[in-house]
Amino acid sequence: MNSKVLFNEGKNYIPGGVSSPVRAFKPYPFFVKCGHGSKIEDVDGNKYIDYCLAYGPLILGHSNEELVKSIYEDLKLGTAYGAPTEAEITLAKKVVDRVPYVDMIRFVNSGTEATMSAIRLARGFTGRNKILKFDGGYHGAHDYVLVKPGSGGATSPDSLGIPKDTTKNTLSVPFNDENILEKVVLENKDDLAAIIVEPVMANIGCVEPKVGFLKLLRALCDEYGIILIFDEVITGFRVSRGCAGEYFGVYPDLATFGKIIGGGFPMGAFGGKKELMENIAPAGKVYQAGTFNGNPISVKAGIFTLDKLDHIFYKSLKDKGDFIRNSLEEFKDENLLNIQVVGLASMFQIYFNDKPVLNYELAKKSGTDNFSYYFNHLLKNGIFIPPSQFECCFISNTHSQEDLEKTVNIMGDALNLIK
Ligand SMILES: Cc1ncc(COP(=O)(O)O)c(C=O)c1O
Ligand SMILES: NCC(=O)CCC(=O)O
Repeated sequence: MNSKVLFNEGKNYIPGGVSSPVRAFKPYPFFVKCGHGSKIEDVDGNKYIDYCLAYGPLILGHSNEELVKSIYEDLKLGTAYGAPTEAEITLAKKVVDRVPYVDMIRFVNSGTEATMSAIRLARGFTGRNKILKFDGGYHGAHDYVLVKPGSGGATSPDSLGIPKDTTKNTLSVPFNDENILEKVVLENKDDLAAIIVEPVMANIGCVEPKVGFLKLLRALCDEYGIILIFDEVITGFRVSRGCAGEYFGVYPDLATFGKIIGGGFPMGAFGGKKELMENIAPAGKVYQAGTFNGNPISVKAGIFTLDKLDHIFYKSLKDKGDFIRNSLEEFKDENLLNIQVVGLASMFQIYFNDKPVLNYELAKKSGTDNFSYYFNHLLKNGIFIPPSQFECCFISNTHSQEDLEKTVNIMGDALNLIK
């Protein structure tokens, strides 16, 4: 069956025909047959160079041969036990070793569970109720954080089914705006348990913090006894070996992880200072549990993946990111285009905007019609990026120079047609 037929069939059994709203695009999404290295192939026989990479986890590309072989051996030993394994300790140690602000870690199943649990821990530890997030920050699909969310929430905000009582304790302010931030923190300091932030706002495209912004967060949290949570579900093991806190030189109290830490299998995690983490059950009184927590297959894939990520790996990935960003910048200058090329390390995006994009409001003012045209032109020519302006593109170590050159040429064609 081809993608069109599958989509029409799927819609009868699966709401919208997809298992997550971000996967739907018009007229219908392609259905995947397989992925190898930098390429993903659909059931219609098309092959795409993939910059979605499952929304970030696949830093080693699709179906890394060595990983698949070793997981195949692991599968023979069982897929879940409901009892601890040595591999969990091995992975925990690897994270603690790499990430300077993580002393202890709990493995869960998704980024959503990670942020939900980290917020509970911050509330349990401080005895306070409120949390502060940033407009366009996406921290998963649970009730507390679906307030002005980015990602799919940017196009369908205000989900039904969330009681106002649940979100009355969630404050949201613009990213990169020191004045509003300080004002809101001051007004709420006595009941503010946590500030949760994506150190790079990767669910509104890709917006970096202004110099000093994360430091200000750290200082405010220190002054008023607020827990600083970096949501590193995207930036964790993506921007550097020691994650975004190391990259920017600002350490949070807690960090949440997902995507790369599971090596392409479902996993999330949260970790941080020992004095905080020791409050997690059964060591402490903040409850957190899960049938598949620390799943042996995800944990083994995580270990395999982290073992590949040394400084040379990140340097090579950054070079690939620089190639794409620099080529697009040159193209922009030569053709006098009104676009913004953004990103860092192996993350990139463009905005159809003549002004720098510092926050969600400005991201929303970018030309989303142009973005749709750009996405479709790329897709028609064998390049797959996430189908929304409010997502980020990712590069793996399997993206070859040939892939990158082909990509920037096709991107250039699309931009010229839009001009
Ligand atoms: C920054 C961030 N936090 C949390 C999540 C939620 O992770 P998951 O989709 O694994 O629940 C995402 C997912 O995209 C994310 O980008
Ligand atoms: N940046 C948003 C996501 O990665 C979400 C993926 C999904 O729900 O499929």
